[in-house]
Order: sequence, then structure tokens, then C-alpha cells
Amino acid sequence: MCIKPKIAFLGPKGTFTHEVASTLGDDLRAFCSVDVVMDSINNGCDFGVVPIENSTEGQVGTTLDALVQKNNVKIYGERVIPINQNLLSSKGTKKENIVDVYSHAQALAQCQAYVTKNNMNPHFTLSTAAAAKSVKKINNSGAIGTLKAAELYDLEIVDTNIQDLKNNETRFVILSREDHPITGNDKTSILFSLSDDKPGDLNGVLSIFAANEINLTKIESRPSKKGLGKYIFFVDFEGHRSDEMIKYILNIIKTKTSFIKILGSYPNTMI
Ligand SMILES: O=C(O)C(=O)Cc1ccccc1
Repeated sequence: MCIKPKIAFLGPKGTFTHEVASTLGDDLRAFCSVDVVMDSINNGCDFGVVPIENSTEGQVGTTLDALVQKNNVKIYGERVIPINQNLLSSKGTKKENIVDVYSHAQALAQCQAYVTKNNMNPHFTLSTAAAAKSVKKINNSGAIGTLKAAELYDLEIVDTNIQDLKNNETRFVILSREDHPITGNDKTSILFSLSDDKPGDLNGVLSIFAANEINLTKIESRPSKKGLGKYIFFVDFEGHRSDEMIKYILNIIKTKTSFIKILGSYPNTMI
């Protein structure tokens, strides 16, 4: 007997995350926030899918913050998909009558020029599909989201491809209890913080990658939430944590940081 993996995603049905999750299996479970998707992994689900960064708007802060907080979740994989945003509304609503527009913060940011040009008031929701689900009950309102959401929640597609940049992509991570075994074309994600504020501290960590010819694929920082000027750094680099060279590098980095978390190694889909 084959047991299907249970896949959690940022829902409800009709989000971009749902689109990614449905390529991984068909036992899908919707959760209303990134936090609860992560919690579900130690609570009945095998995998969880969440957005992590967008080519127009950058990091998804809620996901990075949750990766700092949650233990027992590892990055098992990544997927990148093109993102086309659409304006949805209840049947019969005309674009010029839409006053309030609802969506995920990232989607609103990706359509900033469009929202401003059309004099719409932006409102944040936890996902694009949460917005789509709610606009039916709100007069003169629209939601920014997927075409699938229009179908699921019986909405009119008022406008398509409304994102400011046509080339708009989001990277999602697939989370699990364990990361992925080595494949030979892998990437590793870590986060760390530095103890003091001394010249060259960050460079001390980054130069270890340079000296060992390890290519970095991403570097980000987030506030540590312990005061201004205190950061957590997120670094992705090529290689798998079970590789001898990467083990060696990670051991040196441990001596140069006050806190380090290896988020996981997984196949690199971006080259
Ligand atoms: O809200 C959604 O549909 C999500 O999956 C999060 C998101 C929002 C905007 C772009 C990509 C992903």
C-alpha cells in the first residue's frame, strides 16, 4: 500500500502557493498563514509549501521570520513560478466602480502602479485567495489574485496581467521534517547572527565562501527584533551540507557567529 504524502500550503484554495503544491501531490491541506503551514509539518503533514521571495518585491518577511522561530522544519526543495496578477470582483462589477482592493501584501506591492493609477485603496489579507473569497460580500471591492481563484469563488475577471513588471517570478520553498539527500546539484540555506558589532565581522563569514570558491546564490538580512542595528543574515550557497567541503566551511562559520541554523540542503532548480 502506498501512503500519499500530505502537503500543507498557504491557502485557501486558489493561491499561487496552491498552484505550486498541486504539482507535488494531490493530498493537499490549506492553512491560513505561513506560521500554521510550518506548524502542520510536526502535526500530521509531510510537506509544507510557502513563498519565500519575489523577483519584484524581494523577501517574504513572514516566511523568513517563521524560519528563524520554528525548529524541526527543514527546506526540502524549491520551486520558481511566473506570477501573473489579475483583478477579480463579484459578477457584473466594472473596474471604474472598484474603490477598495484586497490582497496579500506582496501581490499589492507587485501591482502598486496599477492600484495607484486606478485610485484604489489597498487592503492586506493573509493570501490572494483569502481576498478573493471575501470580496463577493463587499460592495465596490476587488481582489488581486489567480484566475483559479476567480473560478473557485465565482468571480468576474475584471483585468488580467496587472503586475507592474511583466517578468514577475516567485520562489517557493518546500518544507519537511528532513531536508533532501545529496544530488550533486544542490543548494544549502543557512541563517546566522553575529555577536559583536566589529568591523569585518560579516566579511569574516563571507570571505570563507570566497576563499573556498563556494558561490553564494542569495544574501538577505532581517531585523533580529532585538533593537535597531541588530540583524539576522540569510545566506544560500551552492553545495550540500553532507559534502566534506561544505561541512568544513560550516564548522568554521560556527566559530565566527553567535547563532547559526542550517535550514537545509536541497536540489538547486535555478541553474
Ligand atoms: O497569496 C498567495 O496567493 C500566495 O501564494 C502568496 C503569494 C502572493 C503573491 C505572489 C506570490 C505568492
